[in-house]
Amino acid sequence: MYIGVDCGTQSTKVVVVDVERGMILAEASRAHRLDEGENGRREQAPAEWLAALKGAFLAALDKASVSASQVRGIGVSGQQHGMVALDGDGAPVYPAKLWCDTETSAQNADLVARLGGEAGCLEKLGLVLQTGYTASKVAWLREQHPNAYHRIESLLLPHDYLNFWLTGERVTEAGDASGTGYFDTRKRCWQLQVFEEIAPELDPARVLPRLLEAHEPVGLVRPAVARELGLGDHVVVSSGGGDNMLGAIGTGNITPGLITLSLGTSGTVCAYSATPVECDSAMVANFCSSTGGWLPLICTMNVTSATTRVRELFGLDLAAFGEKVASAPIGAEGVTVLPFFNGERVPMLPDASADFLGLTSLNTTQANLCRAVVEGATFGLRYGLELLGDLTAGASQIRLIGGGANSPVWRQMVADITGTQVICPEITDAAALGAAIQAAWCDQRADGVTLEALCERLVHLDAQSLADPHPDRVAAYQPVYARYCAALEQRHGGV
Ligand SMILES: Nc1ncnc2c1ncn2[C@@H]1O[C@H](COP(=O)(O)OP(=O)(O)O)[C@@H](O)[C@H]1O
Ligand SMILES: O=C(CO)[C@@H](O)[C@H](O)COP(=O)(O)O
Repeated sequence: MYIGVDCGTQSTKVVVVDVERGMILAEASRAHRLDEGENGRREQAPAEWLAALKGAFLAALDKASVSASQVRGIGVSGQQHGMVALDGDGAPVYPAKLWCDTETSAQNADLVARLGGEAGCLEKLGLVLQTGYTASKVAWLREQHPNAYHRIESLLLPHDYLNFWLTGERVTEAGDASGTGYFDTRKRCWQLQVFEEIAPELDPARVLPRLLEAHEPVGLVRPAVARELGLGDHVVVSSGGGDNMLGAIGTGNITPGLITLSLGTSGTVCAYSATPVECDSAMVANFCSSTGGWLPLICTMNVTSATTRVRELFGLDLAAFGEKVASAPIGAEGVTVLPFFNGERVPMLPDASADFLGLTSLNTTQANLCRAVVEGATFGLRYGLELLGDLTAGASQIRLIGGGANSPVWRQMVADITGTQVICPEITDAAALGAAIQAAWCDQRADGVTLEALCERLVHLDAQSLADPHPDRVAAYQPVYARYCAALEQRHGGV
């Protein structure tokens, strides 16, 4: 048995996977709180991730009727970019600042300028720094909370922190490290000159975690944790990775030709590449994969976070919200939503707020507003898909994951707006599955077991979820998408 853990923004999920029989036995999740404040602050207490991991782990094993002593390995996926700054005792010096925190947009703009603009960033890092990446969070802490900053002994990411709790090791791997903003994504190593620019007082040899290859183990679960979780004394922990990297594994996106699209708190679109990617657009994140390759990606910050805001405003549950969306026509009778409640990364508008446009006395209905926010979030992903350009040109299918993929109306909307066939894996939390697959790969690689074979055995697609683009609807969305782009141009100028 192998366990996959995914620490997302809203919850930590755990899956139990029987690799021999090629079966996902059970899933469970536990929520964590998001601390939202003025100026785009989005923080979380790492202790909540640990509590959620433990609760979801025990619940998933219970559901699967599996004893913890049968577990051979654990893989951990985590929300990318979060700054987990620890002191010498391994305690956070400040709450984790998350990927969706936009409080550090001024520090990000300053860093981009100091590195020589977009061209300088590309030359030094292989990508352009964006608000949300770890780099500007460290610069912000240095400026705003110097006492906490000077106590830093380790700078980890959320998945690194969970691995540290499991094993006592402070390590990371290229996929998640790509999103720090002080990592060279082409050479797959720390970019020490950039790190010095961000944190001149911190010794990189001391505070930056050791880099592992994707297939390497972090170590064994340490005895105190093994006792607490009821595990045996030889449970291996794999390198893990960012949730998008492990979502790619969990959708079988480990060779070129597929697109993984996630409708989670964030929206992401990514495609595997066997070579480092140099993309024209600064908004494309030329990340590494957690399989030894690369995973160019675009990320929008307002997907289910935006749809949930409108759903809750109207007091609707998920089913009623889905019915409202389905009951309104394509284009929501002229209502356009730019859903940038929390600022945005793609398009690059970290300080933006949301707009509801085109409202009249006739079209201002719950159904139109519900539909328009889902359309707006999906148009943002189409905008990102266009930025990926040739990187996704040969892809024939979108593997749709994340909580929003549970909605049939949204699945069809993604197919019609992108003009591409959509299918979901049987498990919408593909990142947790990807983490379990990586754990099995790490444990069984010496016996000749390949990642490809494991994906073939464990990535099951749900035929019921298949959505083909319909030519009439594809055509109907064209003017509505053009209206969205015009609204973007009108409100924010040449983004
Ligand atoms: N049927 C559905 N329709 C729309 N949104 C959904 C549906 N099911 C779940 N969600 C939303 O998915 C989100 C959780 O997705 P998830 O991928 O687990 O997020 P994260 O990994 O960011 O924590 C929640 O906002 C939830 O409301
Ligand atoms: O910042 C990014 C990708 O660059 C986000 O995709 C985070 O990794 C958070 O993911 P979810 O919580 O939405 O799964």
